[in-house]
Amino acid sequence: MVAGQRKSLTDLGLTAQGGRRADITGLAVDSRQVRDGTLFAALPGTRVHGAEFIQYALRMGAAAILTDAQGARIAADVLAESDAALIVAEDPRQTLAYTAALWFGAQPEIMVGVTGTNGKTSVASFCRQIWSELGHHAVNIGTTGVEGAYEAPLAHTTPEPITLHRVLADCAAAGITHAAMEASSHGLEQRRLDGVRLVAAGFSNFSQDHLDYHASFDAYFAAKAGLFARVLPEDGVAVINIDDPKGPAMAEIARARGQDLITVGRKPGSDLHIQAQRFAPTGQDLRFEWKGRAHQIRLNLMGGFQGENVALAAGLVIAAGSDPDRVFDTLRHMKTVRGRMQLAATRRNGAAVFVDYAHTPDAISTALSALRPHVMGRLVAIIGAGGDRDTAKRPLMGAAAAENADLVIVTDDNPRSEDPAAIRAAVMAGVRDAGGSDWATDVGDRAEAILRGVDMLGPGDALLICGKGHETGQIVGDDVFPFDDCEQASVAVSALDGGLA
Ligand SMILES: CC(=O)N[C@H]1[C@@H](OP(=O)(O)OP(=O)(O)OC[C@H]2O[C@@H](n3ccc(=O)[nH]c3=O)[C@H](O)[C@@H]2O)O[C@H](CO)[C@@H](O)[C@@H]1O[C@H](C)C(=O)N[C@@H](C)C(=O)N[C@H](CCC(=O)O)C(=O)O
Ligand SMILES: Nc1ncnc2c1ncn2[C@@H]1O[C@H](COP(=O)(O)OP(=O)(O)OP(=O)(O)O)[C@@H](O)[C@H]1O
Ligand SMILES: N[C@H](CCC[C@H](N)C(=O)O)C(=O)O
Ligand SMILES: [Mg+2]
Repeated sequence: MVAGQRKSLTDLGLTAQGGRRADITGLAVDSRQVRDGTLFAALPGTRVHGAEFIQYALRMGAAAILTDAQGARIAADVLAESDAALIVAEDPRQTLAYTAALWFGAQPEIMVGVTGTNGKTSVASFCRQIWSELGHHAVNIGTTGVEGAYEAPLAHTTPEPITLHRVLADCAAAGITHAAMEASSHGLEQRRLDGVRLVAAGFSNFSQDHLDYHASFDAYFAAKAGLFARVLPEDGVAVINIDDPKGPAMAEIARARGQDLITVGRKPGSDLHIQAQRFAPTGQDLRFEWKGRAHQIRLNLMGGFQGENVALAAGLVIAAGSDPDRVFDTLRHMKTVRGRMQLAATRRNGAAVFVDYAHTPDAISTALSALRPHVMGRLVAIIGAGGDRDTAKRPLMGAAAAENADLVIVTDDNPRSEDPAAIRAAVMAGVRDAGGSDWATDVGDRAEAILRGVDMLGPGDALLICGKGHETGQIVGDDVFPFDDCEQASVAVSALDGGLA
C-alpha cells in the first residue's frame, strides 16, 4: 500500500452516482480488508456476489463502493442509507484494474506479457534472463513469484490487480526497467492485467486445461485471446507461435487490432524461424534465422519445446526494442526454470532424473517426447493429477504418459479435498485405455513412487517426474505437507546408490 496516500475519485478516473466525492485511502477486493476510507470493489464471484459484503465494508469505513448493476441492486437498501460514493460499472473488474493502475502509479518502463496453455513461466523467465544479460534491471512475474533483480513471492500466476500494481510499483521503485509477466486465462478473463502497459505480448500454444473454470474450449481460447484483443494496445507488437494450430487465429486477432506481428516457428517464412535443432545428452544446438540472418546457438536446456520457448522470448525482447544480434548472443547463457525439465539427480550408473511441471495431457506428452531424443535407454514417467481441478484431463494425462513413456507410475499430486485413490484410478483408466496397463503401477505415496521410479533406472535410462515442478508442498485436504520432487529424487538416489550420486 502507498502509505498515507489519499486520492480523489477523479484522480482515480472514477465518477460516482450523483457526483458524490470521496477521499480514498486504499483499495480492497475483500471486505475483510476494508479500512477507513477504502474503496471496496464488490465483484461478482463464482460462489457469491461481493455485493453481499457491502454492508460489512460500510461498517468498516468504506468511502466508496465499486460494483456492477446487479451488485447495486443486491445492496440497494444499505447503499441508500450510506453516504459512501457508489460507482456502478459495466465491467467492475476492468474498472478495478484501471483504478489500481492509477492508485499505485509507476510501472516498469518496458513490459511484455505472455499467454498460452504451457510455457508462460519459461518464456517470462527467458525474457528476464535475456534482459539481464543485456545489462537491464529486469524481472519476471508469475507462477514462481517475482524473480530477477527484485524478488517477492506471489500466490497467483497473474495476481489480482491490487496486488499486481503494488508489485509493479515496488519493482519500479527498486529501479526495475524491464518486466515480463505471465497472463493466465483466469487473469485475462477477470481483467486482472487490463491496467498494465504492455509494449509486446506473446502467445505460446493452446491445449486442454482449466475446463473446470472456463465454460468451453472456445471460452478458454477467448480468454487467452483477450491479451491481444484488449490488453495489448494497438501500437503494441504481437509475437505469435504460428505453428500452434491456434497461432493463425491469434495472429488474425492481433492484425485486426492493427498490432505489428512477429511470427515465430519452425516453418520457413516465420519471421523468427527455427531452422534446425540437434539434441545432445546435456542440451541442444539450435539454428535460428531472423530477417535472413542465421544464428547458431548452443542451448544448455533439455527438450525441443524449450527451443520454442527461447525463440518466443527472443522475439518478445526484440519486439520490446533490443538489438537482435545482441539478443541471440545471450541465448547460450539461458538456464532452466526451476522445475521445468530440471536435472534433479543422476544415478551412479549415469541414469538421469528430471523434474517437470507437466500437469496437462499436452504437457505430459510434450515433456516425455521432448526428453526421448536425449535418452538412449528406457523412459520412465511418474504422473498424477490434482484434486479439485479439471476432472476430464485425468484419463487424458494417463493416456499421454502411456503413449510416450516405457514405464508409468501413477501417484498423488495435490489431492486437495478429493479421494486420492479415485483420482489415481481415473488417471490409470486412461493409461489402460491407451494399452499401458501391463507396465503401469499405482503407488499412492509420492516419495515411494519416486524411490521405485529411480530404482527402475538402468544405464542410459531416464526418469521424468511430472506435475509438481517447483512446488514445495503436497496438498492433502486442508494440509500442506512439505514435499519437493527434486529433493526426493536426490534422497532416492542416495538411498539406492549409497550417497554417491
Ligand atoms: C476461480 C477464481 O479465479 N476466483 C477468483 C475470484 O473469486 P471468486 O469468484 O471465487 O470469489 P467468491 O468467493 O465467489 O467471492 C466473490 C467476491 O466476494 C469477495 N468476498 C468474499 C468473502 C468475504 O467475506 N468478503 C468478500 O469481500 C471476494 O473477494 C470476491 O471478490 O475473484 C477473486 C477476487 O478477484 C480472486 O481472488 C479469486 O481467485 C482465487 C483466489 C483463485 O484461486 N484463483 C485461481 C484459480 C487462479 O486465478 N489461478 C490462475 C492460474 C491458473 C493456472 O494457469 O494454472 C492464476 O493466475 O493464478
Ligand atoms: N512450449 C511448450 N510447449 C508444450 N509444453 C510446454 C512448453 N513449455 C513448457 N511446457 C510444459 O509445460 C510445463 C509448464 O511450463 P511453464 O511453467 O513454463 O508453463 P506455464 O504456462 O507457466 O504453466 P502454468 O499455467 O501452470 O503457470 C513444463 O513443465 C513443460 O512440461
Ligand atoms: N496452476 C495449476 C497448477 C497445477 C499443478 C499440479 N501440481 C496440481 O496441483 O494439479 C493449478 O492450480 O491448477
Ligand atoms: Mg506459469
